Amino acid sequence: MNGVPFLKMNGLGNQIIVADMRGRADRVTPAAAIAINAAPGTKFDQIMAIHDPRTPGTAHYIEIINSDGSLAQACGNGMRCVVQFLATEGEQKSFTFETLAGILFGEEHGDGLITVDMGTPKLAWYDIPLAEEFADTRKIELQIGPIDAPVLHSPSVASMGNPHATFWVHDDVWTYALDRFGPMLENHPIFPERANISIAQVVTPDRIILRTWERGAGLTEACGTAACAALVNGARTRRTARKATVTLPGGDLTVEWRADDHVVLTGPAEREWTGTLDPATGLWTRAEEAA
Ligand SMILES: N[C@@H](CCC[C@H](N)C(=O)O)C(=O)O
Repeated sequence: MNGVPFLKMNGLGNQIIVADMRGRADRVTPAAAIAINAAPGTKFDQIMAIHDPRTPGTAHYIEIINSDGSLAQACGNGMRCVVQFLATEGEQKSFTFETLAGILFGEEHGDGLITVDMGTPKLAWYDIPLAEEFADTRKIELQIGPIDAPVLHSPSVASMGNPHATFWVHDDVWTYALDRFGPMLENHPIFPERANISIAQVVTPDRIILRTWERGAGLTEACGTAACAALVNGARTRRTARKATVTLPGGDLTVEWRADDHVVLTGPAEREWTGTLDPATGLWTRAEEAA
């Protein structure tokens, strides 16, 4: 096997595999991603494949692969894991990356927390994208459940490089069957590129409780870009301030929509175990098993 070293990590329980593809011309194939996820012991939400840079001025190109093999443009928790992975290699603690969403910056602080500048949100219907025109994406016509008593309705939608819908609720987010509604909404025809689906409860203007069904990965313990989209959607609908703590099943993130329009995400990243994988087939070995 022409093995790629990887580190299993998590960002607040969002299960991440960081694969070191530097110096290689090949990629982690969709089939490999599906096989890795199906194997006992390696269930994950995203693979963050670190490649050599494609654009001058950036240090790394990061390819983000969901557990269903699809590509994602952005991944907030995964980017924190990548920053942590690289920061342990030497003295450098801040990095410039390229992803399908554009150029991003990440930095590890002395306290172990990591901040990632996730770029600017896109709010026009065609940028999210939606299948039909909506002049105002703060509240679009979309509902699930009985027509006269919808369970979830009128989400705010935004792109953080990847598409997000934020459904606002007043009661406990755990009372909603997101495992049932998530797949239907992810694949709703209004979202031509599918979407990440979140349920958000604003507790105070500086605290949101959030659960997310991720496009291409399903229910997750945390989704960083969903937290960013919820804060942006909260601020522009006057539900929240421009900075808030977002509480996810896996823990808290701090999100700020700065005056320069950039959305900045801060939180932890945790290392678990290492191994080697074949990027073509997904066959993998844990380091201690190989030794
Ligand atoms: N876990 C991520 C989001 C990953 C990408 C998403 N599933 C998509 O397809 O857009 C995060 O922390 O942002």
